[in-house]
Amino acid sequence: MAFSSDSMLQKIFAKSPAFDSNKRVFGKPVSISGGAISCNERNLKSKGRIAVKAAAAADVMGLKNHEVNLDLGFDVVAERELREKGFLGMRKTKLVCTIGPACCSLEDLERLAMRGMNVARLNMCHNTREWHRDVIRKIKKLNEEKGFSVSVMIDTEGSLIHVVDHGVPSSLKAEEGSVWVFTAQKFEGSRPFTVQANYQGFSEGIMVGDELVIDGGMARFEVVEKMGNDLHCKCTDPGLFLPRAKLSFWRDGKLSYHGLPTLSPKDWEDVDFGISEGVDFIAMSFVNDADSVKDLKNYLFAKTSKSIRVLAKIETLESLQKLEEIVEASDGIMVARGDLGVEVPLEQIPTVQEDITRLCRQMNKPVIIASQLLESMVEYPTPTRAEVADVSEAVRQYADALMLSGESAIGLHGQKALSVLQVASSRMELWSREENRQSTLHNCQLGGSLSDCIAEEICSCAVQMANNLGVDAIFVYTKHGEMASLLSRNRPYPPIFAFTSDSDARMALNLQWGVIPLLVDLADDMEANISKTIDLMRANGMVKEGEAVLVVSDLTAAHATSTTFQSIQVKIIV
Ligand SMILES: Nc1ncnc2c1ncn2[C@@H]1O[C@H](COP(=O)(O)OP(=O)(O)OP(=O)(O)O)[C@@H](O)[C@H]1O
Ligand SMILES: CC(=O)C(=O)O
Ligand SMILES: [K+]
Ligand SMILES: [Mg+2]
Repeated sequence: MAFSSDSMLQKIFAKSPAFDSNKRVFGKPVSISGGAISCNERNLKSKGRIAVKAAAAADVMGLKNHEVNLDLGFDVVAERELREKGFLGMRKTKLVCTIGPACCSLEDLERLAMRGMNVARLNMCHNTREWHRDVIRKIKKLNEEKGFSVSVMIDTEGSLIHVVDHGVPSSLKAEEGSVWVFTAQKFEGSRPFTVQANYQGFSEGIMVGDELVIDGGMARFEVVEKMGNDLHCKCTDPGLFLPRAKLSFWRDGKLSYHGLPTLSPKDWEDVDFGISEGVDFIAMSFVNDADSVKDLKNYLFAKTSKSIRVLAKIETLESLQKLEEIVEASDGIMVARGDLGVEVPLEQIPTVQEDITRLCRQMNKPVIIASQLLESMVEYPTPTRAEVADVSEAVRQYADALMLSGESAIGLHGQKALSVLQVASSRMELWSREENRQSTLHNCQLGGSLSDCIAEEICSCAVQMANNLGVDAIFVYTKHGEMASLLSRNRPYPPIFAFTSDSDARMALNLQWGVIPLLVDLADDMEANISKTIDLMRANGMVKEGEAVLVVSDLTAAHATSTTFQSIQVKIIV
């Protein structure tokens, strides 16, 4: 490998009296704060007592095998990963799993958590609220008792027109030239060539001659007759009706909008359910504008003191046209490629995905790439080469998170699919890092686009410093996660350990690229926070002598009366 971080360090610190070329880094700690550089002999004496206390607590809970570390607020999976792979080996891309009948037992959920699931997604389209409640409680139990930190996301059903009944429980073929009745009326038993849609007004405004497209092109029909609210349609392009197949109507090459609200009455009930179960994220399906996102955020703000993050799912043509305002209004985005592919030609999905991913990074919002990542694994134990390439491409684009849908919810190989995401993302992250190091142009120009430009600049500079110095980790002390998020936006080489005392922020940061959130009690005194956490990390063997840590903070210092104390420091562990 042409690059050597040591040689870069030598170049930078060749004149520094603190530099010791025989060691991995330096002999003495260096502190760079507020522009002044000074050698700072911070006393980082071992505090064995704390380590003993943490170990004892884990022991009492019978969690020895999971190496729980209570004082550090570390989750067991991140801790194990750090011990096994070191700082640079820690996976940066976050993993979301849809929970369904194939993975809903306590044991299955624990195995998913152990394999790196950061967020569990519950799709409210399927199953009962009781079923979802049971899953959420199991996840919370695992978090509490086994030291995991898996966030919970509910995904709303949203208003779309889909098939509820086409006479058989599985898929059904429509032959060319066959005529079908589409109705909102429920029918008993078998009525050949009849399809029931979920919404009474599904045919409002539809005219003879319009085109009806099933699942974005799985089959096509022409409306040949309208009788009351029923439509008689002739199949022009044969194909399959899958269960819950989506219906969309087109006229002169343009999509007809049905004008349903983004959140249906049932969705609002699901939102209330999410509030009462204390979920961390609500993913909103079929968002068409920023107002629906703002409405939900305002509702949550009024209804609960918990900060529930709202993710907008981009899965309609309309949402693409108003992308920027939607990203701005939301706390994150999901590229919902499944339904998006119904309204957008499939060949446009890859570029749309890359555009959304780039915009989200620019605007500092986490982005999830979802749907069909490893679809063949629903049935088969290995992915296709094309699927692995798709996953790797999303990682190369620096998406924050990847999501499993049917692969985990109903698939035969959900655990294995998660492992495929985990190894494929680790591999691509390593490759990208090495590529970037050799390229002088790797720092994508993010520009000063955010409202808090001081924090933005501090984080951009901090990441540049961290990369140039080859530090082992970035530590950020953050009130609500903002600085951690800004650091993540710059996609640094080392992992970002985010210390926060806000448990909602901690759970939200689970979705952000490269951030390992830790829940700790933070004091007003920044220096005390830094030394306390570094002492704890060192006492637990997580940082070692000679390792370098870059420290950033957005907390108010004890002595600051009117300004926020924001700083960058470099600490060398002694
Ligand atoms: N809680 C659940 N109970 C039963 N089946 C589920 C559940 N969650 C998901 N599934 C199954 O897994 C499949 C894939 O899940 P996924 O969440 O991608 O749903 P979807 O129906 O494609 O809708 P969406 O567009 O909201 O993602 C679903 O079609 C459904 O069959
Ligand atoms: C995830 C989702 O909703 C979709 O892909 O349509
Ligand atoms: K959904
Ligand atoms: Mg969808």
